[in-house]
Amino acid sequence: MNTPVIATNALTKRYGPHAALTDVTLDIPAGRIVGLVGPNGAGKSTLLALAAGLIRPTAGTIDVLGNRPAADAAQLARVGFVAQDTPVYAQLTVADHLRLGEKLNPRWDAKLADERLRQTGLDPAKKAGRLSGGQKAQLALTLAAAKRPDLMIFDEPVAALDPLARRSFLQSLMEFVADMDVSVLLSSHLIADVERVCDHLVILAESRVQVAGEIDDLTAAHHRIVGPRGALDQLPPGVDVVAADHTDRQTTLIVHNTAGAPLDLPGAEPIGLEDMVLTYLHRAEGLAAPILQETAR
Ligand SMILES: Nc1ncnc2c1ncn2[C@@H]1O[C@H](COP(=O)(O)OP(=O)(O)OP(=O)(O)O)[C@@H](O)[C@H]1O
Repeated sequence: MNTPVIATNALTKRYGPHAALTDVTLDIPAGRIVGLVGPNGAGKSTLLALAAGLIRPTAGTIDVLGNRPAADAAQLARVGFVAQDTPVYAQLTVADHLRLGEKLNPRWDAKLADERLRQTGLDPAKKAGRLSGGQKAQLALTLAAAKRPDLMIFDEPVAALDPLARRSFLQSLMEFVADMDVSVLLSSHLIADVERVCDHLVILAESRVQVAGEIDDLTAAHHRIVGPRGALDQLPPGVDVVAADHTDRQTTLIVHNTAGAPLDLPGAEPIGLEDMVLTYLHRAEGLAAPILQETAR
């Protein structure tokens, strides 16, 4: 099955005159853990809420697992959504949450839910309002997974967690994905986490997608090139300049090689994921990326 897990075409969402998402055209393949990164206000939550069917586009289209989001009960059952701050019902116990999940979800996997509770050490009798941030996140992950969805969507699942809780949450997530035939879309500000768990990346800034693709392909295709001023004016076809810095004598470029063939230019060196993400985020804000200046001056 090659149906993309999410396909958007010129997707736009406005709040009054304010564009939260502009002209987003994306195909996200199934079976991946997809990281959505971008600064505050970039439009990440808006994209996730559109995918979950919580809000409707102003223009353009979005298909999730081949259908319009939240089109019917069957579509709702195929998508698990955990909003920012992992909302749970404070007055209900952990066990109440699982009972509720079982009543509301036709594909509920009670065995998986019970097993997860044992693994995470969550006390079934404890009220959710008394759980720590990490425990709430684990409960939310358990509820989303026991739905047995085809796609799990998480809006900044680890933002409030300490490093240990974050690691344990992400470890659980990776185990789920390995065990279940599920795709995951998560937003995060933490590029190191994205690098550890994700295999596909979407960079969003200023309401637009800056770049998207498999992380291995993206990191293999982005380079930093330093050369004498003027020597880099003509680049091979398919090599796009993402950012540039010039001194009197020297030019430094960050390039995206979309040509397919390996980049064969003297002075070209690969850049890591974090530098690549920061370069796009700086570019979107009209700023020079720090990596340009490391040896340029
Ligand atoms: N209900 C709303 N009404 C008006 N403006 C909104 C609404 N929701 C979001 N916005 C605006 O849309 C833009 C995108 O917001 P969004 O929450 O999608 O960003 P984000 O990338 O998730 O940010 P963060 O990382 O801070 O969570 C922001 O400028 C925000 O102020």
